This record gives sequence, structure tokens and C-alpha cells, in this order.
Amino acid sequence: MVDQFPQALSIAGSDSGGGAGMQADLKTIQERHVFATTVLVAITAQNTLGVKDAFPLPTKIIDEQFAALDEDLQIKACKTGMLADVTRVKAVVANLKKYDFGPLTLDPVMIAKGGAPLLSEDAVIVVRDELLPLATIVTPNLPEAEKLTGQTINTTDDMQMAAKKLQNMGVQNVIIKGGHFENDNQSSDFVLLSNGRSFWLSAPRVNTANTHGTGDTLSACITAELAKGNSVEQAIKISKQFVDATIRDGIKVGHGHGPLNHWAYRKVEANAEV
Ligand SMILES: Nc1ncnc2c1ncn2[C@@H]1O[C@H](COP(=O)(O)OP(=O)(O)O)[C@@H](O)[C@H]1O
Ligand SMILES: Cc1ncc(COP(=O)(O)OP(=O)(O)O)c(N)n1
Repeated sequence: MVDQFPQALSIAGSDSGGGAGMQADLKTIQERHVFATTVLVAITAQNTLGVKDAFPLPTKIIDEQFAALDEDLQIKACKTGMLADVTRVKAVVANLKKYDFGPLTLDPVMIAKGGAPLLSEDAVIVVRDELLPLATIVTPNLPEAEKLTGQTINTTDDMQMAAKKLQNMGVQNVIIKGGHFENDNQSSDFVLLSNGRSFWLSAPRVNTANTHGTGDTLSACITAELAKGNSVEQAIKISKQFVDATIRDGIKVGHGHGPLNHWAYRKVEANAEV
């Protein structure tokens, strides 16, 4: 049988403003030339000024979306984003155990940049204990890594310690994103791989308010690259460059924390070919 075109799955919430959540995932996966599919878990009324409201979907329709994808598509990698609450996290865990959608990138989305909760407090422990062990890679930002590990993170040493703790909780690969270290002139992420290798990925910090959806974009890019068959290390390295381009070559949309320029990496690739 001819190999099917690479397909990836985003299991996430919708951001009506188009900058984060499932919309960021779709734009990113498309840019990486992978066919994007979706399981919608929650709907938010959101723009660049913040989250106005959120509506988690009934588990019946969540289950039905998974079943429909399994019946027909050949998904090679998947990611999770906003999962809302305990009920939705448990539904997603049950479906990921039932079907094989390839390596899971777990983006443990908890709080939007404006401060709105996207995961209930009591669901954090369910993500940690039930979803994390299913993941091939977890991509927390600093506050999310603190919640999952129960330790504070103030230094780069703390980031490395937290990554090891997460690996000991059962996930093979970890990337702790340093985007929230706002006083640093570099934005540095710490990577710890299943083979014990670790390294930093750094880029000069861009002085901009337009960083809405950075975490989603990074994890969606990793997912797309894994769907193409790239290694975890290759996927992470490409994704850091991709997200960096989307921030650096920014666009102006909305009046608050604006979205990224999801087509910026095309220029980077075009210049590399010359
Ligand atoms: N101002 C910035 N300049 C350059 N890179 C950034 C900036 N803000 C975030 N990043 C990068 O974007 C990615 C997402 O990080 P982060 O913003 O910490 O995640 P989240 O959106 O989940 O809070 C990381 O690779 C991080 O280093
Ligand atoms: C529906 C939805 N999902 C996720 C987020 C948060 O995404 P993230 O990439 O972490 O972006 P910021 O919160 O850093 O802007 C969201 N806002 N909405």
C-alpha cells in the first residue's frame, strides 16, 4: 500500500481570536506540510485582550471525534492542549489508551497569558498521574513545570532539576520552556531526552507583546515533525527555530497580546535554500 500523506492530530480547545489553541495548532501543522486533524475539547470566547468565557464539550462528542478519526485516518502523531477539567482529561486519557495515534506531545496548558484558567486546579494531578505517562514528550512553561513537579523554578539549575523530576514521573522526553524568564535577554528552553542527553536551546529574547500562542505553536510543530518521522531531537530543534521566526518576524493583530506570524518560517527556509 502507498504510504499515506503524513497526518497529525490536535486535541485542544478553540481560541476564537485565532492566535492560540487549536487555531495555532492548525496553522502550524499546515505550515509544516502535514495534514492536520482535530478533536475539539472546549470552546473559548477569546481575543488578544483575554478569555471571556469557556465551554467544555460533552464527553460523548469528544469520544465520537476520536472514533471517527480512528475509523478512517492514519494519524502518526498527536498533541494535547487545553483540556479544561477532570472529566475532559479522563475522556482524553481513555481515548488515547483505546486508539493508536502515534507519539503524544503533551502541552500541559493551564493558564492563559492574561491569567484565565484553562485547566481546573483539581485536573492538574490527573494530567500528572494519568496523561503524563502516556506522553512521548512534555512541554511545560515555567508555571506549568512548577505545578507538575511541586517545586519553584527561579534558576536554570531549577529548570534542569524539574526536567529530571518530570522524567522520573514517567515521560520519556522533556522540554521546559523559558519564555517566562522575562528579565533574561535570551529565551532559553531546557531539553532532557530519553537517552539521558540534555541541552539548551536559546534565542535572543524578542521585545514584543505579540507572544500569544507561543507554547501551542512549539508543541504543534513538534507534533508535525514527529508525524513526518523525524526524531524527537530533530523535531524539537526545528520547532524552536520555527517558533522563534514566528515571534521575531511579528505581525500586528488586535489590541492586546497579539498572535504570531505563522508563515514567517517560510522566509527562513527560502533563505537557507539560496
Ligand atoms: N519574547 C520571546 N522571544 C523569543 N522567544 C520567546 C519569547 N517568548 C517565548 N519564547 C519562546 O517561545 C516558546 C514558548 O515558550 P513560553 O512562552 O514559555 O510558552 P507558553 O506560551 O506555553 O507560556 C519557547 O521556545 C520560548 O523560549
Ligand atoms: C484555547 C486555548 N488554548 C491554549 C491557550 C494558551 O496557549 P499558549 O500557547 O500557552 O499561549 P499563551 O497563553 O502563552 O498565549 C489559549 N490561550 N487558549
